[in-house]
Amino acid sequence: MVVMNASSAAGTTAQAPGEAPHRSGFACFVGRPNAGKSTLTNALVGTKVAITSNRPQTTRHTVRGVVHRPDAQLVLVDTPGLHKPRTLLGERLNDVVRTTWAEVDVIGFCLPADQKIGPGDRFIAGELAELKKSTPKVAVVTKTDLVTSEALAAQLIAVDRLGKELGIEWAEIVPVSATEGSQVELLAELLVPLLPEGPALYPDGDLTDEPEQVMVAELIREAALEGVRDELPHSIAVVVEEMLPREGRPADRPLLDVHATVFIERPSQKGIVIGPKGKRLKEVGSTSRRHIEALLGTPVYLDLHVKVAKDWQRDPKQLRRLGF
Ligand SMILES: Nc1nc2c(ncn2[C@@H]2O[C@H](COP(=O)(O)OP(=O)(O)OP(=O)(O)O)[C@@H](O)[C@H]2O)c(=O)[nH]1
Repeated sequence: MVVMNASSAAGTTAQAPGEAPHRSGFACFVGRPNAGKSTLTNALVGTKVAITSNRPQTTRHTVRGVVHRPDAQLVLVDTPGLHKPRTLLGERLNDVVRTTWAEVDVIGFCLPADQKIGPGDRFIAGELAELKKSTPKVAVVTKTDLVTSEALAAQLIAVDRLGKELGIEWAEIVPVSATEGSQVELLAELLVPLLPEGPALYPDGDLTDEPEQVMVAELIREAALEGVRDELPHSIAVVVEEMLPREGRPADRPLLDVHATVFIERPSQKGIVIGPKGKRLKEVGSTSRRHIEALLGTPVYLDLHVKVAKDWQRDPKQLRRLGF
């Protein structure tokens, strides 16, 4: 089915929401660099997305965001970019990408509306063609706000033709503008029926990646305890308050802002954690930042504060807040 100009799919679902089976599954967006994958992911998940990566136990793939709907849950996962392999490492990376593609429930192939289909797109499309037929492939023509409707129509036809040429049967061809929010909702609605039936995989409203925040907190706690374990055995707890991608960064230079608080039990412990002229805290910051960057694979700005939470170990309310 080719969707060319539906401004909204509201009312087009055959079943009433109450009757439709709940669906859940994984999707990944592929496409050459700058095709608009990240922007589209954020638009689908909504503005509340706090962190854009995770490694939950259920999957080895990095979760970019979770789309919660009454009828479905769509988990958007990330893959490293696929490219023409020039080295053995490149080949290995491409193997990883193919494995991911084989494991997700639906693949969205992003092609910018404002650029002619080029060798990079063809290379990826060629790989998609090799993939098992049962994985639905949706062609997403992105950045539609940048072109005239004539140019968009031409691009939709070109994408349709590309599929025919390579033997890919597009489950849908959907034009969207992630920055304008145009047809993003429609895309979600078209992706849902392509998912298998199943219950929600993540708790409702879970847009952030709790396991990852816990891991980050643990890395900070480790660094904070380094060398002072004897002085502060169990008196330190770390809470990651917020992890947010810094806005307005160029796509190739992302930065993740991590705000965390180191809780201690008594004011007298502050000096130990902070050190003379803040030297220790600085070290704790730079050591844990390096570890967090290695864990998340993205540059990080770490904002670290020290607070006294009096007798937190004996206070159930504080303990809950501190994640115990
Ligand atoms: N006008 C317009 N620009 C867009 C849209 N979607 C993305 N862009 C811009 O296109 C550029 C690339 O977008 P990204 O979402 O970072 O693309 P990507 O495919 O994730 O890129 P890589 O991470 O390099 O693979 C950014 O400057 C975006 O702001 C859109 O719908 N309209």
